[in-house]
Amino acid sequence: MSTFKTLDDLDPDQRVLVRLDLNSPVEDGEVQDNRRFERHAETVRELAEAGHRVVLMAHQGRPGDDDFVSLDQHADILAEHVGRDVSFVADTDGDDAIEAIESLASGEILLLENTRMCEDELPEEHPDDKAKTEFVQTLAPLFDAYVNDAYSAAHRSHASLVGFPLELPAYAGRVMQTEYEANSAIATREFDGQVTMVVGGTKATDVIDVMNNLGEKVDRFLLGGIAGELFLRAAGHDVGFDVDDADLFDDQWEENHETIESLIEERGDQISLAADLAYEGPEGGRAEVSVEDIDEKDRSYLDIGSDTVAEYEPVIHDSEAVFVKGALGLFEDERFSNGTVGVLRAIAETECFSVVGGGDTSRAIEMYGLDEDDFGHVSIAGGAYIRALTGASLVGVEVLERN
Ligand SMILES: Nc1ncnc2c1ncn2[C@@H]1O[C@H](COP(=O)(O)OP(=O)(O)OP(=O)(O)O)[C@@H](O)[C@H]1O
Ligand SMILES: O=C(O)[C@H](O)COP(=O)(O)O
Repeated sequence: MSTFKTLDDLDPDQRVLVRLDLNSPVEDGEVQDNRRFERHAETVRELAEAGHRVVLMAHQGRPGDDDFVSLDQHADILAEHVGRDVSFVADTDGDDAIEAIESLASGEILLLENTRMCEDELPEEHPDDKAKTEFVQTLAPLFDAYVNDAYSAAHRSHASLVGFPLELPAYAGRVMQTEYEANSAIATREFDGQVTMVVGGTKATDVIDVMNNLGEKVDRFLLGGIAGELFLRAAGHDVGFDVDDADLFDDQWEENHETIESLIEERGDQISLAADLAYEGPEGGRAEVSVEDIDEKDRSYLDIGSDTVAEYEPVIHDSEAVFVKGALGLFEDERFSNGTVGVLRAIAETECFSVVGGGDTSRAIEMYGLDEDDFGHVSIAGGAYIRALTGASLVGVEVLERN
């Protein structure tokens, strides 16, 4: 269990500085609404309704990238979810920001500019050094309390995440609390029955690391996606190679093949690999082939096949807990959604404890009309979820606990 303070411990009528994670996809300059807004809105609404003065910080993108943009659109999207006005100031810690903070009334909400536009924010340094930056030293005296709700950014030792909690009484927001508890469950909880982990997606290196760390905690790994193909390659099949323009496999193979080979050797009986795969057939439809019949490295496979889905479903139905990291196929294309959706549907039908993680993978839930309430927890974290699964600590959480 966590040992940080929560909103339940906050004194009334506070000037609160709150760190959210509103980092979102940006398409043609337009910020896309997503689960992060909806989730953080609950924390923000609770604080505003309680009559606190609420000042929000968040980041968007990384300097130099196309999605490194201002947070002005984020303020509007968040306001829709909170059901209250969210004003925005295009400044992080200068005079405009200070004036806007000081003129805030009880129950009002203000969003500051992208924290990564402040030069003190980014270099990853020790929390004690981040606390000494001008950014933190300028803003902290304007507040009574700091709330960190940005679980999904808590693996970053950035000023807005680790500096302020050393200067102000610090509390976990509702998203921080919920994410922390659910995502740490695999490392901290004992389950009576079978624990299953569904492993897929494109970042094979990350998930292979998780498998390597969780072998004792997980009874069955069900594989798909890029990681699944790399395991099939290690088992001697002609899949998991870059063909056409793909660059998903060969580099990750170089980096991971020794770990994959030792995992197959040591934990082969815990690991289920696809028996068949799907690809784009000559007429443009979905075609399937048994893995045993593949004898040429000549095409890209985009989903696990129907026989594999039929093998994976009963494993899920028999599980006490299921953790998902990564999609089993290119589910954004309906032709290749069967694997991911089949497995998610099986989880939704089962009374197990479940966590679905990964920003991309969890999008399949609404895309295919599944009900989020049928899952134990749908995480809004990417890198932080991976770290939590391996039992690694998150610096943003450590600092909250230290406070
Ligand atoms: N065989 C495949 N070929 C191409 N893409 C695939 C394949 N299998 C899965 N994917 C892609 O994997 C993606 C999801 O996994 P990914 O590792 O990118 O992230 P995630 O864990 O969901 O999210 P995050 O980005 O937050 O870590 C999906 O967008 C899906 O299209
Ligand atoms: O979107 C995320 O996963 C977090 O906001 C962290 O973003 P970063 O990887 O750019 O630090």
